[in-house]
Amino acid sequence: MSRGLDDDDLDVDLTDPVLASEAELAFEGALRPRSLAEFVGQTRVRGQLQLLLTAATLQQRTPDHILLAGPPGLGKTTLAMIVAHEGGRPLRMSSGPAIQHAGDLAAILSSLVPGEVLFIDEIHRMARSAEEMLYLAMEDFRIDIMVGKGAGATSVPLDLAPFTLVGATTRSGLLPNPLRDRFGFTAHLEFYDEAELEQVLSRAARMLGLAVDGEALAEIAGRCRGTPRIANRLLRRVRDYALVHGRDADVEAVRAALDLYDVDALGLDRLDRAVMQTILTRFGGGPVGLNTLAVSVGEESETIEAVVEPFLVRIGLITRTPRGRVATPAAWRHFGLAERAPEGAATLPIDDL
Ligand SMILES: Nc1ncnc2c1ncn2[C@@H]1O[C@H](COP(=O)(O)OP(=O)(O)OP(=O)(O)O)[C@@H](O)[C@H]1O
Repeated sequence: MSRGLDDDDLDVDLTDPVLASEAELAFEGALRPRSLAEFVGQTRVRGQLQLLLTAATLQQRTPDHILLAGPPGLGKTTLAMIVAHEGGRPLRMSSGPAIQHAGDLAAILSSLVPGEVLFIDEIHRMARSAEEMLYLAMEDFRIDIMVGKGAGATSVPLDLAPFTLVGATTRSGLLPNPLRDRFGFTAHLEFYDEAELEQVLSRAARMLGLAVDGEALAEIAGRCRGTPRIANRLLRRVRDYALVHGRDADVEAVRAALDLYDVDALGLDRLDRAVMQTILTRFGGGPVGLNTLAVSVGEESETIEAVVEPFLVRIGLITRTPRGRVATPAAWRHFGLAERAPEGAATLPIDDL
């Protein structure tokens, strides 16, 4: 879900969980945990994955297909790499948007080697025809290839090497049931709590050779949207700040650096703030429907639903009601506004939930 922004552009939202530039990707690659033991947090998912991988090793078979669901930047790609690495298996990486025809998928599947892990990011964005091909491939390690056209077309079965599919999605609700049912295990990744983020940060600081005290780590952990990707990115900016100003990366430096980049005390990014301001000031606190909200802030409803909303709900700034999104008293307080009764909101079209 990259928006293709440049990380070195000062105008960029550091707290955008889907932002990824070349520099960012290289940095992320270096910091990625290589084993489940190194992977911080998500204790339940880690335990479940460990069991699944160990059982497969004991039975000398490929692990079941795995679906990783959750907002961007929480470690789905990292976990896919770990699944391959822990089992000593090769990894092939692709993504839903890159698979726009069944032929694209057939080319990948037919070239897999036995035991290979196939990672498909944003699997919900794959073409429908490819999705259907995947059903048979996942179940029977076989695909049917159509040869010829029109009345003379015939389907030729092709056996595949056994493989493990790891699918990642920010929107598991968009996956058709037949596809979802073919995964042996679905992991729902949650936002990280502050203690876990401090662990992610202190590991990254160690790897960067940066001395950061506990208070400074806690300050960054509180402002990174519960997301390791953002934690690491903020840490990098704090390192820059300390370097340029020739000072320690202490809590004062963290505050100054993050204020400079407009990262507020809750870590809200520009889009989060735009959504909140819209609900609060334009719709009197709500309720407001998803599509109306998306149009008002000029963003796709998919991004609002998969990226913005889960975090705002999690930190208690909005609630979802049957009539739409509603700002909580904490939201009014955070934005320094006096809570008021919804004006006219009830007469607005509630487009969907
Ligand atoms: N549990 C973790 N412990 C330590 N670092 C982590 C953890 N999870 C993620 N990270 C770090 O956060 C960065 C982003 O993780 P990753 O690319 O796996 O997220 P993602 O969920 O696949 O995101 P997207 O859906 O946008 O591709 C990586 O650099 C990784 O080092």
